[in-house]
This record gives sequence, structure tokens and C-alpha cells, in this order.
Amino acid sequence: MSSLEEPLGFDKLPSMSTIDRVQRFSSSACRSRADDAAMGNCWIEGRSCSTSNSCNEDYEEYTREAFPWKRHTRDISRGDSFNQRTLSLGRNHRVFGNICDSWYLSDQYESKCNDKDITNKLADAKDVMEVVHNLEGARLPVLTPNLKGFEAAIAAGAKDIAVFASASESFSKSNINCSIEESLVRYRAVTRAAKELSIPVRGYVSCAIGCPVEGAIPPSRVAYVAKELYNMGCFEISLGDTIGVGTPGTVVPMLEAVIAVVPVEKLAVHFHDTYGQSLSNILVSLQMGISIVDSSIAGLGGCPYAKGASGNVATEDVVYMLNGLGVKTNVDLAKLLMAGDFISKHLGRPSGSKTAVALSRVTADASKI
Ligand SMILES: CC(C)(COP(=O)([O-])OP(=O)([O-])OC[C@H]1O[C@@H](n2cnc3c(N)ncnc32)[C@H](O)[C@@H]1OP(=O)([O-])[O-])[C@@H](O)C(=O)NCCC(=O)NCCSC(=O)C[C@@](C)(O)CC(=O)[O-]
Repeated sequence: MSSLEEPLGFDKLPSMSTIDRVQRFSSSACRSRADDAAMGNCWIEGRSCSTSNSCNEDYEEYTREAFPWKRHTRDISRGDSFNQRTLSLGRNHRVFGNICDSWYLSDQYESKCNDKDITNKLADAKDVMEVVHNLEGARLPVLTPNLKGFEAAIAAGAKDIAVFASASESFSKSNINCSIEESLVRYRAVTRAAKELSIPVRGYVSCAIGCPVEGAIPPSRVAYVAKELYNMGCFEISLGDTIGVGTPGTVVPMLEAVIAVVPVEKLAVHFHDTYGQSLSNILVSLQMGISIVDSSIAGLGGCPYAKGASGNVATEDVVYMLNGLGVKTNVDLAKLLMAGDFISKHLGRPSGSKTAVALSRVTADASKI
């Protein structure tokens, strides 16, 4: 097995030398809800209300909306008292989170996939494009490693493209068989060609925290690659913790370095959940002003060149957390659960979403009442 295929050893995990930075950061980020209310500054779904009383009513109404299944479970995600420590996402934090699902399903698509053959046939990217390319309202960036892949994607009907460089030389070599610099040369050709066709290009930086071979990746290198992708014309840069080793202690310095060179509103975070750290990493990213989160339904995904790394953080878990924070996503969690259940059944594997597993139990228990 190549070293890229061995599960990560503890000796390779990125160091946690930034704990003080996180303490400084988080001390200003969390205020008790009482403080918030006292300051007449109570955020529920971006609405500020004048006094803690009206917040109470709003809060009750909000939780009924956001947690329809609440009647079966005591709401523990936000606590039911105002001295509950709340996370302040900052006064002007965009209370609208954008979710970029790395595995796309919707009810229209689901109806097409009821036919077993189509589901089985989704192995080839061209076939996937055939089924999904005209899904209304969906943006479906197609990963292309070079100009040849770009041309094939356009020929298959792609309207959004994604290029993926790495902050690790080793991963760049194993994943796209070239150095970081060579990949940037390739992607400048792709972004030029895309610009001529007015095709938007999303950029990914893989191994933004750690690499199976090189261990911790310097934030300055992540910032360099992100800046190069942004300067060549990528409309958004997704920072990928490809092997899922990141913690808030390593995510904060990486984001600080990247935000210094790329506008924060152009950045997305992309966490694989190998060590179960994704939601805390997303939380600290939100606090730093990030509002675009990559995830995948039922926690699907993973990268063939990062063996041992699990799929992305489950979309259902991200939406559940954002609902609990009062961050609007306009994602229908009930439909999301259906989509996750559908694809998990088709793939014959349990969902990687804790929210989906928990709610399926709650719903099952409720149906017995
Ligand atoms: C980039 C290559 C092709 C270089 O592979 P290579 O072997 O260096 O390519 P080559 O230029 O030497 O060509 C070899 C053959 O491949 C053909 N070829 C050349 N390019 C293409 C193409 N685009 N599509 C189809 N065929 C292609 C080319 O035409 C030639 O065919 P031949 O002449 O021998 O018949 C290969 O390394 C590759 O496909 N890499 C991509 C692997 C991959 O899909 N990785 C997972 C992506 S997801 C990810 O990276 C993580 C991310 C983005 O999700 C975020 C995160 O979590 O970090």
C-alpha cells in the first residue's frame, strides 16, 4: 500500500501549537445570551428583537419552525433558558449560510433514479451529467484536472467547473500527477478557456491542514495556492481538509493566513469528518466570517488518494447545527433526510449523518406512540 494509502498515524497529525490563539479568539466570540438580551441584541435567524421577553416568544416560535419534530424530543440543541451560553456570530454576521453539497440529490433527480439501472449506471461522470445537467436551480461544478477534462466536461453539458490544486506537493503528485506549480499552470489554461465561454470556475485547495505524507501543512502555503487560484479567476476558493485531521486549533491559523490574501466572502470550507472535528471546525470558520460550507449528503465522499479519510461532513448534520444557531440556509431538513435515506439505501451503506440516524430513531419511536 503506498504511504498515501495508510491510515494516518498520530505522529503525523498537525501540531496544536495555536491553542492560545483559539482561546484569544473564542473569548471574544462567545457571550452569554443574557448579555446579548441585556444589550438588546438578540439574534434569532438574523432578526434582532428589543427585549429578552420578546426574544422568548420569538425563540419559542423559531424552535417550533426549525425543529418540527420537537414535539417528540426536548429541545437540547439550544437549551431552553436565556442564560444558556450562546455563540455570537458577530453583530453583522451574515445569518445566511450557503451549503455546497458535494453529492447532489433532489426530489426530481430522485424520481429519475428510482429506475435501478440509472442508479447503477452513475459510475461514469458523463452518465451523471446526462441525468443531472438540467436540474433546475442546481449548480453542479464538475471537477476537471486539466484542459482535456475541461473540454470533456463542457461537451457533456457542464455549466460550472471546479479545479483542484493542493497545498501538499506529495498529494499533488499522487492526486493529479504533477507538482503544485505545474497544476497552477494547467489551471490558468482552464480558467482562461472557461472565461471565454463565461463558465464560472470554483477552486479547491486540497490538504489545507494536513497531508498523509508531509503531516502538518504550513498555512502560508495554503494561502499561496488559494491566492493563485483566486488571481487566475476562480470565483470561490474551497479550503479542503482532505484527510479530516483539522481541529479549530489548526483551522484558525490556516484561515487567518488565507483571509489575509483572499476576501473572506470568496472562501468556503470543506471538511472531511475522519476525526469527527468537522462541525467544530465549521463553527470556528463561521466565527471568522466564512459563510459557505461544503458538505455531502449522508456524509458520502472521500478521496481515492487519501485512504483512511472519511467522507465530507454530512449535510444533514451541518443543517441541524446551523438551524440550532439560527443561521438560515433555506434547506428543508426533512427533504434532506429523505434524500440521504434514498442514497444510503441505494449504496447499501448506513448514513454517515448522526442527525439522520438520531431522527430516524425519533421518528420510529414517535410512530409507536
Ligand atoms: C490529471 C490526470 C489525468 C493526470 O494523469 P497523467 O497520467 O499524468 O496524464 P497524462 O497527461 O500523462 O495522460 C495520460 C492519459 O490520460 C489521458 N488524460 C489526461 N487527462 C485526462 C482527463 N482529464 N480525462 C481523461 N483522460 C485524460 C491522456 O489523454 C492520456 O491518455 P492516453 O494518451 O494514454 O490514451 C490524473 O492524475 C487524474 O485524472 N487525476 C484526478 C484524480 C481524481 O479524480 N482525484 C480525486 C478528485 S477529488 C479531490 O481531489 C479532493 C477535493 C477536490 O475533493 C477537495 C478535498 O477534499 O481536498
